[in-house]
Parts: sequence; structure tokens; C-alpha cells
Amino acid sequence: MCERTSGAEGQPRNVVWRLYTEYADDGRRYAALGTVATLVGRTVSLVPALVIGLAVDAVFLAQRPYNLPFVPADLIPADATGQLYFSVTVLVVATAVGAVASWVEDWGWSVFAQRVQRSLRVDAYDALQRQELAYFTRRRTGDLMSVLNNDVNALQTFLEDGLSATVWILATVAGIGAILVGLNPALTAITLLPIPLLAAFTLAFTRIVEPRYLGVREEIGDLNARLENSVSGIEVIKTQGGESFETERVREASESYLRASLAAIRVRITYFPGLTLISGAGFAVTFLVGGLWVLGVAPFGFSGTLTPGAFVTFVIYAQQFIWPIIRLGDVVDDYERAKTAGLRVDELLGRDAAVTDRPDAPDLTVTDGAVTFADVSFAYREQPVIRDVDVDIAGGATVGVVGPTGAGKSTLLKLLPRLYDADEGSVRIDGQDIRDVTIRSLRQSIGYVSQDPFLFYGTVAENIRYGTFDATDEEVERAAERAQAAEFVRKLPDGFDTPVGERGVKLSGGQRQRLAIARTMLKDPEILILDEATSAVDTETEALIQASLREFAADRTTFVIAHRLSTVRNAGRILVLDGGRVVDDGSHEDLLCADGLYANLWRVQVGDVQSLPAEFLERALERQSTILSDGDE
Ligand SMILES: Nc1ncnc2c1ncn2[C@@H]1O[C@H](COP(=O)(O)OP(=O)(O)OP(=O)(O)O)[C@@H](O)[C@H]1O
Repeated sequence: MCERTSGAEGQPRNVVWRLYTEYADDGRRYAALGTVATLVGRTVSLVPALVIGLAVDAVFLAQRPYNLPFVPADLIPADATGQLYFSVTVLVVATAVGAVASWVEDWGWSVFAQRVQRSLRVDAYDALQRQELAYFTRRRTGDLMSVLNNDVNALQTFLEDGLSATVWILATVAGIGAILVGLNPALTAITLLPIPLLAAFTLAFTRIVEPRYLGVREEIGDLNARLENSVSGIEVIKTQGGESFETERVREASESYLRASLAAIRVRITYFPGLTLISGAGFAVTFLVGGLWVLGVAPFGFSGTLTPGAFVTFVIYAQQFIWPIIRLGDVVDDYERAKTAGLRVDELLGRDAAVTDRPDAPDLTVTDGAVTFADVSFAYREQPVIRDVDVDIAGGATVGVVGPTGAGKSTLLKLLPRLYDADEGSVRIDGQDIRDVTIRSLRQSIGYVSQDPFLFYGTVAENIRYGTFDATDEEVERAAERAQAAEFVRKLPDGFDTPVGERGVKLSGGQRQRLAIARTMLKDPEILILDEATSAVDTETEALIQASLREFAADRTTFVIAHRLSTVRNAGRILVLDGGRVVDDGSHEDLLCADGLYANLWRVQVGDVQSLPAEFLERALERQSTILSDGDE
């Protein structure tokens, strides 16, 4: 993994080069191999024009002696037929060497680009998963996938094709340029005339196409996000009959992508013919001036003779000189795409996560497992959710957390493993501020079971083992027994080896919850958070799980969030949240005596609705309207 030396800001224009230098490490020697092969290939590709021109002048017209640079004179046959055979042999050898060089060139550049792509993708994913949870709720999954896939691939394409082409172009222009000057400096000056025009045209192209390519990349992100959402929500689409609506949404996203692509394509396809036109006009001028010269009517006061053979060689080279310049168009185009993609990848790589370790933070040391929320407040962006929560929880206690929907119960407990950081106040475990210890040790000490646990595609055993990767099969099975999961797992087609999650056996919500509880029991954390962890199982199974959980929770601090108050009535202490504040705090009996919100919630659950005070119903209506209006925004 790479240490980054600079972020996206400051040098955005060099983003492709910077990513290449940072990630080239283990592919650099392949790039060197590709470069050498390109140079060899370019050199031998210069041979045919030289040999053909020489054959015309020396073999067919006998206007000059047959001699080739770097070839000893005694190797060259004396008679014209022998020289023709020799010329053909040189052409065949040059073509064969060129073919081998081309293979090595492709291999070198491809391996280099693929290796950079691999390292870059792994680092980009690593940077992504280090971002705070809020980042993931703000960005759409499909758009993030697009950065990891399409944008990283665009960079690879440029490295594979663009960089090798750049070396090819430079070698060709330098080699042929030198030969042209050697052959006829005056005619070379004519050949070079279109270059400033080509440069100005290319600059104008990059300025116009850049924002359009950025637009294309954003539209790909949007389209991916739309597709991802529409595939993930297939159950709702089917049950709600939303197929046509969804197809329409995909059509709209595809339409926007099409518009953005066409806007870029219009510029791109204008660029290439433009380049060809300018270079072609330049070539025509060279051909005219050279032709007149061969005919003995050299313009511009050019003096000396130009033989037909030398002119043929010059013209072939001059045309070979123009092709790289036109090819430059491809390179510039690939570069522009890579640059806009690189900016998106670089933004992710250079982004500092909001929740990180302080430098030299020590590990958390849990002694009793005492938890303190000291004047804690928290808002999701602008919406305050937790307000001035100030509670001390003794180590080893079991604490129920209840309250109406949207009261902030889950949010309060997500502050404990630092899924979010409190805006005000502090959260402490055994006196240590959780922001002062390493996140790894903090999360190692906390087990979190949510109401809708996620299963990875993999076997049941792998899912239980997730987080305690070195657990033995026996430990996995024991954890499953304790979580009341072993029985249903053994009935699956391959027991603990049955694939579950996406593409695997579909498990019910209650079964997934039991696997998540097993996963947490295996982890054996000092602090346990059960966020509606048994809400999806039937009451009989819940009673069994509760019995194991009670035993499991006995020697560790445990928070139990529950709507079903029977789940928490035996907890030593119950916190009642309303509107982000703790409004009641005590045991089940204390809270019934206090006759506050908890007592009313209890009345609802035991069916004693008649004795609910009018204010409770008014407040419930008020809460519902707030939730609905929040949802409308
Ligand atoms: N990631 C988020 N981004 C923005 N707002 C959020 C986010 N998660 C929760 N909220 C909002 O914060 C408020 C509290 O949510 P939270 O899930 O903590 O409540 P809760 O008491 O656990 O509710 P429930 O009993 O329904 O699970 C709600 O208004 C909710 O809409």
C-alpha cells in the first residue's frame, strides 16, 4: 500500500502523472521493458524506407553507390541482383525484429498498466472503507462503485495505450526528424510548417473537451447509482408493480449519459479529422515543393539536386512523421479521459476521514466496562438527534434503551464504537475518552448486533467467523449453539458450509439475527450493544435467545435497544429517550411508579390503551407529523 505524498488539491493538473509515479513501483521494470521494445521497434521500422529509396537509386537507376549505415561494405554484394536480394533480406529481418519488439512492447506496457490498476484499486477501496459512516450515507453506492471501477479502468487504459504511444511518438518524431534533417534540411523546414498550427488546435481541443469528459464521468456515476438502486430494490419494484416506473428512471439516466457522451464525442470526432486535414495539407506542400525540386524547378531559391530515390525516402519518412502527430490526437484524448477519471480517484485517495485515530493513540484498556456519556450532543448534518445526554453506566450493567421511533436510541449507541463522533461532550469507557484511543482496539472491545444484520456471500461458518478470523470450527459451532442458531443451520443443505448472503441460501430476518448474535458471541467483546437484535424472531425463540444472552451479558456491560418492552423489563436500568434526550431513567418498577413516558409505553404494550393520558396521544401525533415532514424534505 502506498504512502500518499500529496492530496488532490494543489496539483490537480498533474494528477495522472502523480498517480502513475505513486503506484508504478512494482510495474516500473515492465514499463522500462516496454520503452526499450518501443525504441527497438521504432528503429527497425525506419529501415524499409531507407532500403527502398536506396534500391531505387543504386539498384534500378544506378545513380549512387549501394551503402547502408552500420553495415560493413564487404557484406554488400557488388552486382545489382545481389543487392536486390540483400535489400529484400534486410527488409524481412527488419520486419521480423519489428514483430518481436511489438510483442514485447505490448506485454511490457500491459503488465505495467494492469499492475498499477490493481494497486490503485486496492488503495482506493482501502481509502473508501476508512471513510466515516456519514460519507457512505451521503454518497450513492453506484457512484462509489463507478470510481472504483470505471475511473480506475480509464487510468489503466491510458497507461496501457497512451504511455506506450507517447514513447512511440517521441521516438518516431525524434528519429525521423533527425533523418529528415540529415536527408534535406530545407525540405524538412517545409514539413515542420504545420506543427505550430497542430499544437494550437490540440490545446483548444483539451480546453473544450475536459469539462465534457468530467460531465461524462459524473453521468456514468449517476447511471451506475440508478442501476444499483434499481437492482437492489427489486423486491419493492415487484411488489409495488414499479417495473415501468423503474425502466423509465433507467431510461432517463441513460438519456443523460447519452447526452453527455455525445457532447464529448462531437468535440472528439472534430479533433481527429482536423488533425488529419492540417497534417495532410502540410504533406501536400512538402510533396509539391520536393516534386518541383526533383523536376529542377526548386521554389524559394532551394539549391542542389534531389534524386527521385532520395525524394521517395524523404516522402515516406515525411508521411511516417505525420502519423505520430495524428496519433498524438488519440493520446491527448485518452489523457483527457484519464485525467478526469484520475481527479475522481485522487479525491477519494486524498480525502481525510472525519473519524480517525489521533497520532500515537494508545489502545483502549477495558477494566470494568464503565461507560459515560458526558453532556453528549450530536446532529446528522443540521438535524440535532442527541441532546445533552449525561449518563454514567456502571461496568457489567445491563441497560435497556427504549423510546418512540426516531428518538435517537440507535444513534446514541452508534457513538460508542465511533461510527459517528459526538459534536459536543464526550463518551468515555473506564475513564478513557474514546477519541483518544485507537479505533481498532475500541471496536475490538465492542460487539454490535443490529436489527438487520448483513451477511456476506460465503458460508454460514465464514459469516459467523467474520471478525474473529482465527476461530476454530468447534468455537464457531459453540457460538451458534448459544445463539440458538445451530439447529436451523444443521438443517441447511450443507450445514455450516452452506453458502448464504447474496447468491446463497436466503435466510429469514430472524435467522440472520441469530447468525449475527453468534458472530458477536464468538468475538466475546467486553461491551455489548443489541440494537433490536431479536426483533425479527418469534417470541418463543426470543425467550431462548434471551436466556443465552442473559448468561452472556452477565459479566459485560450490555445495552439493549428494544421496542418490545418485555425484552428489557428485567434489565437493571432502563433509559427512556424522547427527542434525543433521556427523559426517564430507572428500573422497570421505578419507571412504572414515576408514571412518565415509559409507563405509558408499557400501557400501550399490555393493551391498556384506555388509561393513556390525553397528552401522551397528542405527543405521539406530534411526533408522527414531525417524522412525516422530515421524510418529505
Ligand atoms: N444516517 C443518517 N443520516 C441522517 N439522519 C439519520 C441517519 N440515521 C438516523 N437519522 C435520523 O435520526 C433520527 C434518530 O434515528 P435513530 O435511528 O437513532 O432513532 P431510533 O430511536 O433508533 O429509531 P427506531 O426505534 O425507529 O430504530 C431519526 O429522525 C432519523 O431519521
